[in-house]
Amino acid sequence: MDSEALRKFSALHPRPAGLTLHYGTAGFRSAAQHLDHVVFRMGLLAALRSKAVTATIGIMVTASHNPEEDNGVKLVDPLGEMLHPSWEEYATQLANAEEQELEKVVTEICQKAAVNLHKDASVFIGRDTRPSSKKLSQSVIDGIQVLGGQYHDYGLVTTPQLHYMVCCQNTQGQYGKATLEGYYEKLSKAFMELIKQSHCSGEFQRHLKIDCANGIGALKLSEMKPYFPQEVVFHIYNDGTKEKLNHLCGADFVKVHQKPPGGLDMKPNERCCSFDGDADRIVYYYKDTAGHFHLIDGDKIATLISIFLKELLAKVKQDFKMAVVQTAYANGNSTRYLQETLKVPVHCVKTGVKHLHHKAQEFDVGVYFEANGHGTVLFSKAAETKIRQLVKEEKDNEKREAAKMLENMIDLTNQTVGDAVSDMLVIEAILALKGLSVQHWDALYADLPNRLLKVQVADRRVIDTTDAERRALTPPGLQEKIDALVQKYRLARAFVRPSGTEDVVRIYAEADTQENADALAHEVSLAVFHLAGGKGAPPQPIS
Ligand SMILES: CC(=O)N[C@H]1[C@@H](OP(=O)(O)O)O[C@H](CO)[C@@H](O)[C@@H]1O
Ligand SMILES: [Mg+2]
Repeated sequence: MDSEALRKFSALHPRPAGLTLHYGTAGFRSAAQHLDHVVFRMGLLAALRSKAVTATIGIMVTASHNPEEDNGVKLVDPLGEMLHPSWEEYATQLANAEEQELEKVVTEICQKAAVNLHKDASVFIGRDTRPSSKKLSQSVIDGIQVLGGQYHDYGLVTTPQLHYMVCCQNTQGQYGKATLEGYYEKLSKAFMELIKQSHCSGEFQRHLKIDCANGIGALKLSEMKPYFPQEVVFHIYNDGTKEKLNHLCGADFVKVHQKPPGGLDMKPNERCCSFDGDADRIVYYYKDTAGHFHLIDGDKIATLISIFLKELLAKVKQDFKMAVVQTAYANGNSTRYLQETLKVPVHCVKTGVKHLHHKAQEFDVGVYFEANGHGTVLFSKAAETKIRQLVKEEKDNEKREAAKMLENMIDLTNQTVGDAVSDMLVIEAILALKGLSVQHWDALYADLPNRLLKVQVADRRVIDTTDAERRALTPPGLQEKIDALVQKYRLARAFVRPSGTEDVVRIYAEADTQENADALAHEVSLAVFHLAGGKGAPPQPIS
């Protein structure tokens, strides 16, 4: 290690005194002005990780759906997965080390993780459209170079595009070409081939209005347009030319507020969707003729995809194991529909994509979605090989056609992480193939009314949870109180957990009516406030 260079460069990226940050659910996130030292040090860590696993590592500068003033950084592992949990601790140690301790901490990580510093390092970098992202990604480069690493800066890309690049690079192109053209070509080809198999009349509505949250999704969708024929019409709204990133728009805003984004004029029954700020989440929605807003969230996306895949799997007659992975935030009626009507096994895991992804890998076909619209489908290597073989060799027409659709689905879904662009194409293809309108899709089941709240407490770590975060172990008495409150309502469920991305405790409640869901959420938020050290004024009832 070049100690001199490390000292010199870390002095250029000083750590503000007293600032402690943790590598959370989605890497580091904070106000952008607090992050320069963190991204520099994550450049160091990416180089170390690359040396440790002898592969290219990704590093993405983004704070997703957070306000424009925030930023963040996360690392991408060799096959495009999230950074391995065993390294999250190193990330936190490095980010919080005193400047004069930095070399020592790097050396310790090398010892613990058996990193040979003499090895080569290769890092791919991407960033979102935040004003602070360019400078922060320069600091990432400083970190990589201090440890003698090579880098390729992809500049402005969506988070899932960076995951894709890393996977392509480390599979020597088997997953695709590690360029933006490679990504656009792969997705558009799979989409067009799928659509070709549609037996619907040409009448089908290909128009889709897309709210891009004033973020990177708008740029990348525009770049992708030439890859599609003219009949596929994507209308881009909130493209970042007029308004602020994520302000009153985007997938998170639509999901949390259960209302349409600003900046998108919605006519009755028009199919619309929203991406989040780094385009790894998507939700759909429409307004009916009476003017009512209907949200189609990640749970309903998972349901639509599961219906489609289950039919195809039945046709190819292979013994593939399929399952859906959700979190505690999944609407109770989605879980019921999947289990009881569709008869697909459902698993519940902790919040955070890495948990869902990991669980989904256990199946031949693992569909995973968070209710907020982050998700994808994973196919096991064995299933993929078998499907590709059936496409080439199967004599039975129906079986071969079904295998062909599955093959295109494999190529269309981002196998590394949830991807708004790829998910949108998957959904559009399924709707076209099944001749389904957005209303038909919405009518699969009715969501239970629900409410998501947050409460500020002195230290959110006083809440410890179990059973995939559905029950609180501490503070004492909290779970008993929640149980008693839930008892008061029909079809009710509620749970609380500390957020991994914000300094808040999240409260979720659902019940038979919106009034009851709101009342239950409020009562639970009061319990949290009183039993878990609430800060400021007690929560007010929802008006
Ligand atoms: C209720 C909710 O939507 N939580 C989100 C949010 O995590 P929290 O740990 O709840 O802050 O951000 C994560 C990262 O984007 C996402 O994976 C997760 O689903
Ligand atoms: Mg995101």
